[in-house]
Amino acid sequence: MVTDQATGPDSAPGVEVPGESVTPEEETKPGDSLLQAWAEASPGGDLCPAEQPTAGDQFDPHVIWQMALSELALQMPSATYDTWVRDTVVVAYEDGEFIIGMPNAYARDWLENRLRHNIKRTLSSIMNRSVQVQFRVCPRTQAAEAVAPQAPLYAMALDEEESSSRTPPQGEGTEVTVHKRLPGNRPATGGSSGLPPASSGSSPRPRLASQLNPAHTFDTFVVGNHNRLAHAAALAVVDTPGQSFNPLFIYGGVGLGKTHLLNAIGNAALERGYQMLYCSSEQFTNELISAIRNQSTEEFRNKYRQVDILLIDDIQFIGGKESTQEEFFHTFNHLHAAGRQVVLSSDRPPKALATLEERLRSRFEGGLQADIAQPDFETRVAILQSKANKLGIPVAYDVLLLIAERVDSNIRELEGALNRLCLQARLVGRSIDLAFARSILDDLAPQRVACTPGEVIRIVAQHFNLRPEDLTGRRRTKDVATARQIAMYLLREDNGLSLPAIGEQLGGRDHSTVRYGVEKVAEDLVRDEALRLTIMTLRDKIYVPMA
Ligand SMILES: Nc1ncnc2c1ncn2[C@@H]1O[C@H](COP(=O)(O)OP(=O)(O)OP(=O)(O)O)[C@@H](O)[C@H]1O
Repeated sequence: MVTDQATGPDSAPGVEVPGESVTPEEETKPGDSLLQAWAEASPGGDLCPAEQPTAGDQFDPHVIWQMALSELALQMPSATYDTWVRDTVVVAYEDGEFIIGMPNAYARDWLENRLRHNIKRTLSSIMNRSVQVQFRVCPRTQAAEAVAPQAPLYAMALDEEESSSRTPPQGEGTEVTVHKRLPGNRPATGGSSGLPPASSGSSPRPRLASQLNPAHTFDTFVVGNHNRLAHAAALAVVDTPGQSFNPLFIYGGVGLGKTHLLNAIGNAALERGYQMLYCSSEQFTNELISAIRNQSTEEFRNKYRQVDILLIDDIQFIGGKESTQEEFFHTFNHLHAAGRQVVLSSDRPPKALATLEERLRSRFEGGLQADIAQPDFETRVAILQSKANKLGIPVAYDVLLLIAERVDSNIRELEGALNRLCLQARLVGRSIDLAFARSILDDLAPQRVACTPGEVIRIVAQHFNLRPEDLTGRRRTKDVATARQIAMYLLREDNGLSLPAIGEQLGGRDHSTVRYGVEKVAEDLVRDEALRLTIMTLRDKIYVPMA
């Protein structure tokens, strides 16, 4: 069945599309709609009114940055994107160099060290030519100017900084957000739950900036069989915090909606006047380190222990971090004993968190574990329909079917494909029909394959300033052994070689040596952030478009 707009047939049985009849005029939440940003960045609705815009010609750097953001969102976990990338702005574009602004020095260093390569590559690919990138801490007024008119998000966050700077103490550590009550909401005295106030006495609790994504609410969350339990549990948690399922442990693969659901709980909790705190486990760790360094652990503890609802995203990353686990254990116990709600998300269930202390694992298993699986075809279509409605862009129903058919990995990619399609249509000024969608989807998602084993060995060796012969030879110094094990891991995981075949590629090594190397890297990856980054960087080079 083909319809003109993204208003195909009724939702498939079992799929609940949020009840929204969105018109193009409806207000779009910051950061939610790429095209909204586009439209606002281009008065009159056109990027370059005089001619069809091309990204290397006359262009608006804000729009290019919005496109880059949508690409970058696809490349990393949501919590990482929301923490480090979402609030960045283009401060200027000069002589082939994008100057990107962010709120503090810590964020600047983080982006510089970990994402420079990806950001540069993403911008260069959009611009179709090589560009340079510079990161700069952006003072409040400059950010507000830079961000106007297209993306009020960062400016909004800055506006909320009255009582607390987003800049962590001495430029280090990250701020973790305790959300304020919204004006007009009832006070945080609990609701139907009977949850007592999180802090007694009359002194107001801190009012800090919000890191929640306001677009990620229950209203925008499509419910299907893949996420029904997690969704129901999330609703129950907001209705009766601390009483229904405590902790609620939501787990599932990349890009399937865990962060969205945590944000939905957070946004609903704010509306109901609860004191809540949302952060990633990485932020928890960073702030703990910063507190230890600045001798402010008391403050750190007060902040985490006074909330009604604590939401921690990507809890798997505390695995192997002893002090963080210790601190989190006590935080958890404190909140739990006081009847406060804890909600955690993870990429796997507690029992599969190999480097988690047993006492934490048993606590995580003590509430409700709800998984989010891959959505089925009908749900993917329903999600696309909901996103297209929200964008306010007419997308033919058969195009939505095509995208849902092509992209079955996760919802982030699904959304990314739709966003890209809409942007490309806007760029060339045409409507989105099936033929156009096919051509763009073919182009946008070229199949990538790992290069040959010999190339992998060369790339790994080069990364470590070694020669391929060092990896295939007998030397066993630490740097050579590490590089060799990483090569083993990549040859196994990405090239799919058997253990004996890898041994052969690496100078005739025994398969048990190879197994040890592969398993060691896999284990280290769980807790070693630097190693994860190395593997990510290597994979960028190893994967090439399929011929
Ligand atoms: N059920 C859903 N309805 C509507 N949008 C969804 C749904 N599930 C996920 N999404 C969207 O898909 C994108 C990715 O979801 P999200 O960031 O929550 O994934 P995640 O599971 O936290 O991934 P990661 O583990 O990588 O952080 C978001 O833009 C989110 O809004």
